[in-house]
Amino acid sequence: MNEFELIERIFAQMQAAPSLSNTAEAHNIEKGIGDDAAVMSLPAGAHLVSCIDTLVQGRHFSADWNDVNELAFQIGYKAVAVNVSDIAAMGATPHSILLALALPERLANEQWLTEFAKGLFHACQLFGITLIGGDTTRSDRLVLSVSAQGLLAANIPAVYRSGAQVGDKIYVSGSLGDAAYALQHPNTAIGIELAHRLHMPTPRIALGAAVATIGATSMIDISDGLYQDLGHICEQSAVGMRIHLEHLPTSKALSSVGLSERLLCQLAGGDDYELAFTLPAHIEPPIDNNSDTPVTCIGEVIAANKADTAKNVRPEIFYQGLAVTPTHPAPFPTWPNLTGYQHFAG
Ligand SMILES: Nc1ncnc2c1ncn2[C@@H]1O[C@H](COP(=O)(O)OP(=O)(O)O)[C@@H](O)[C@H]1O
Ligand SMILES: Cc1ncc(C[n+]2csc(CCOP(=O)(O)OP(=O)(O)O)c2C)c(N)n1
Ligand SMILES: [Mg+2]
Repeated sequence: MNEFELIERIFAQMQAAPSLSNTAEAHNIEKGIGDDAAVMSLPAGAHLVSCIDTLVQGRHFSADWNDVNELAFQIGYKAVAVNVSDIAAMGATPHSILLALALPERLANEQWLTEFAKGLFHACQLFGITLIGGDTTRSDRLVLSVSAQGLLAANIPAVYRSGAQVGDKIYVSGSLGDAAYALQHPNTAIGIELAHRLHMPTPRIALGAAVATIGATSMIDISDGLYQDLGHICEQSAVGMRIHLEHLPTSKALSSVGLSERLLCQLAGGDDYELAFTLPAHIEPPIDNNSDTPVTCIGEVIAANKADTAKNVRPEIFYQGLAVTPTHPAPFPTWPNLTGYQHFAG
């Protein structure tokens, strides 16, 4: 059996699980895997929301072959989760994915592919989506591109990065900085405790849909770091922001890390896959005490500083009521680089 037959067999087996085939049926997928392209019918008036993200060995996960072997399940899961997070950040409900797999020969074996497929289909099941097709090529390193489709009901507007208004309050879901800390300290007790936040992020699907329904003015998912990603909302909405560092939501595990290092992970670490959104001050955020998705107000939208050009607007940050600036960097010992993750930096 060659690699392609192996992949086909493993994927077909997993796809046949009753819960996944039920989802495919519920999603009106007329043709999934097996033809030149997939075909689905959409509910009347629904909006189709599409995105794509690529994970590259050595950039989005460890280059080390031992790690890639050990993390097969998590890599499959995360490739789906990061795309679902983008769909959630529009306020849409995820529907289906396509997978382009550039596969090194050494991973084209039953054991690795089975674990990888288990992670991928686990995510599909958890997020209620169907794999409707893909493409497989041979490659020197593992590269995964997943494109996702989501749906928005006819009467629900998608939430863009461009709608934040002066006076809105800024919220984030969950806690920040956990994944970055786990990446930087993989062998410490705290890093090990937080490893699941790096390898298996939780896209906030229900929250994204809920805030779209109640009138969020802007939203983004935090992949590159809070500071950079809120900067995208500032740029596209032509506003400024004030962020209060003492309000950044912090997990119990991360709260024992020194303040300066913790805040750096939270502002500029990335890999959080939490949602950041803005709501007019009179709209209460969906805080559900029974849910495991806390929502925290971290600041407010202000007028853009006239001196900033549209491309360099970044949030202003405050600590205990005082502006944190290069000349008064407290609580940082010196003014830190808050840029966040950039593929072509340096
Ligand atoms: N190679 C590309 N071709 C076309 N559009 C792109 C490309 N790379 C990024 N984009 C678009 O630029 C925008 C920002 O992309 P990105 O920073 O990757 O967003 P995100 O963090 O949500 O994945 C998105 O609308 C994305 O579709
Ligand atoms: C081995 C390794 N190095 C670095 C990182 C950190 N990291 C890599 S990409 C990235 C940002 C998110 O990826 P990107 O491709 O920018 O996603 P997008 O913003 O397009 O959703 C981060 C924080 C990591 N997760 N693993
Ligand atoms: Mg992207």
